[in-house]
Amino acid sequence: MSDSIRVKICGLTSPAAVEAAAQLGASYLGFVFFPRSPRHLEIETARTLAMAVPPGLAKVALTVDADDAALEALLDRVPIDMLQLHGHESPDRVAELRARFGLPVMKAVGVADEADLPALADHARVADQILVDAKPPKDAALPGGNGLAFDWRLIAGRRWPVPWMLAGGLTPGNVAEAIALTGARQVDVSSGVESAPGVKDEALMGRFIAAAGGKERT
Ligand SMILES: O=C(O)c1ccccc1N[C@@H]1O[C@H](COP(=O)(O)O)[C@@H](O)[C@H]1O
Repeated sequence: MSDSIRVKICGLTSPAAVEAAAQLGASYLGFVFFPRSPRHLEIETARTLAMAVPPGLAKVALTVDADDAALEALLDRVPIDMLQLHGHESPDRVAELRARFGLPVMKAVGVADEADLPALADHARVADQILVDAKPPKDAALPGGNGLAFDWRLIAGRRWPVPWMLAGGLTPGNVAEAIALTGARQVDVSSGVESAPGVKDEALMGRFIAAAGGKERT
């Protein structure tokens, strides 16, 4: 991994947003497949967006407790490089999906307090990457993408045996502090770079990537 921070922009819904995120220097582009989300994509829309992603950038499919049939239908049509599992998938399920679909898997784990930390280690034994996200409140409409941060001090100095990404309530205004505190080398953002739910804002994406110290692409 190079010295620069790798940025994932998640929840892209339009060709313009995909193009902007790629040009601004994102390393991972995320597509959401979760009908309750304002960022949800139908498979054919996702196919069109994914086909427009320049080579070398990772196209990530975010799913929530998806069954094999749904994943097969998605992966048959959309050229995806990595699965992001954002539901209650167990370590066994993560291992099963890696074997079945032959794609790297990033497992999201919600953190609210110390008691949530062992799950990170459990998933780091089987996943290719872990995504350290804020745990959604019980009444949240979505299991992620709520723009909520957790107390980053909980993971300051902690390391896992696989690459990991920090997520949850990151914005152009707080991402530098989050990186400094946690030592993250990869960050993921969705609502913090939107002008409205599901609508990415090019200026905010640019400010986020610059503030994170992400790679500049020419
Ligand atoms: O973005 C969504 O709509 C979403 C839906 C279901 C699960 C996860 C979702 N987003 C992911 O949540 C984190 C944090 O997002 P935010 O920056 O706080 O808005 C991120 O990994 C998104 O990819």
